[in-house]
Amino acid sequence: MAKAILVLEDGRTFSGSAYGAVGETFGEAVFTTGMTGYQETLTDPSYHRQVVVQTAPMIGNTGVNDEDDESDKIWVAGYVVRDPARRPSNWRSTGDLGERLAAEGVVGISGVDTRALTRHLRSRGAMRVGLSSVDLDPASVLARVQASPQMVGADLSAEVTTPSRYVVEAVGEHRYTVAALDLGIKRNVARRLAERGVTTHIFPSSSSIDDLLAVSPDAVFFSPGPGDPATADGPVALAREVLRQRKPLFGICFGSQILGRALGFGTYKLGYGHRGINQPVLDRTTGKVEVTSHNHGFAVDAPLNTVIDTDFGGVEVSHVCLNDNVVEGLRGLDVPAFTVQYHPEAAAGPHDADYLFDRFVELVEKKG
Ligand SMILES: NC(=O)CC[C@H](N)C(=O)O
Repeated sequence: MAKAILVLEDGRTFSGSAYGAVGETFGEAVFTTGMTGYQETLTDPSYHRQVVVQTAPMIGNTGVNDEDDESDKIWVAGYVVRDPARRPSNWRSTGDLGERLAAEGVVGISGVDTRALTRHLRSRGAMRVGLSSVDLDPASVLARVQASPQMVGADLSAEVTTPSRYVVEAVGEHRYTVAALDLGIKRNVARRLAERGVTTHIFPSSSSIDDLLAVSPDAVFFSPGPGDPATADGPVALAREVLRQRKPLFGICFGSQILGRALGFGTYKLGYGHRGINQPVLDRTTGKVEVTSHNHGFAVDAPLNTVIDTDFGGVEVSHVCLNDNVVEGLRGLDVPAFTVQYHPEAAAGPHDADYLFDRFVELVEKKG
């Protein structure tokens, strides 16, 4: 197997073997702690421009299948694993993960001490990285890592959004219409809505309020997605317009950060982010703790224990991560809007937070 190296922007270097495509790639090094769900992770557009390190040591055991993609391609910029499966086995498996990575041109590295790498990222923070199986000289790869773009300031919505509007029909009886702004949406969002009788119109990220209103939506949704929310001025202006119209609004992850900005809050970069499928979150409305799926490197900066006065009335922090007190959800008290920073659609991950789609539909019901 061809040799490969991984070079972090602070110069730390790991060696391993080429996994997936042979070549060279750059991105932000981030780690995810999910022990299952690698196919959903790889195809989640929010990982665009990120080199994902899997902390679970064995990856690829269940192969890849035709059902678990969250979009129509692999989005990660690169992939880092310890011990790839030599022979996948699962009743749904239609292929081998390493072969799929190669077929899609995704450069990876295996045989890496992912535990040491994760500890390094945890103490130093997410940083740029290069993977190469064509240039094994760390100093020359490092020069290109240091010249590669940062995640702070990255405006990536246009690179992942749908080129034109499409529709996911309600399953069974149609009850409501939702206009969803695609900033890097995952398939499971529209599926979760469809099973509640919602028809979702998915719009390009540059859409205007008039584009959205043209389908007479009962509510609006802002999707997850890659990049720095501080750059998303267009979607933030659109969210303010939606709030002004008093349309019910739900945002997930990037969508939560955009609504946060629309309400007047700032966003900031976390040290190493939250990525995995077992993060404990407190729903402060019910006092219940849920185990949730996360994938975010930025967060909203809002005070936790008070009703905050905004341009759109009172707002409170509805959800908090119990690991580090990061804001995980916002709720408007005077406008029909709420958000979560994590992933109630799961895929991958537990379904504890599925109730949030019911809350969204109830909000639409109340307005109707
Ligand atoms: N999954 C997402 O929507 C991620 C949002 C944003 N890009 C972040 O890293 O925080």
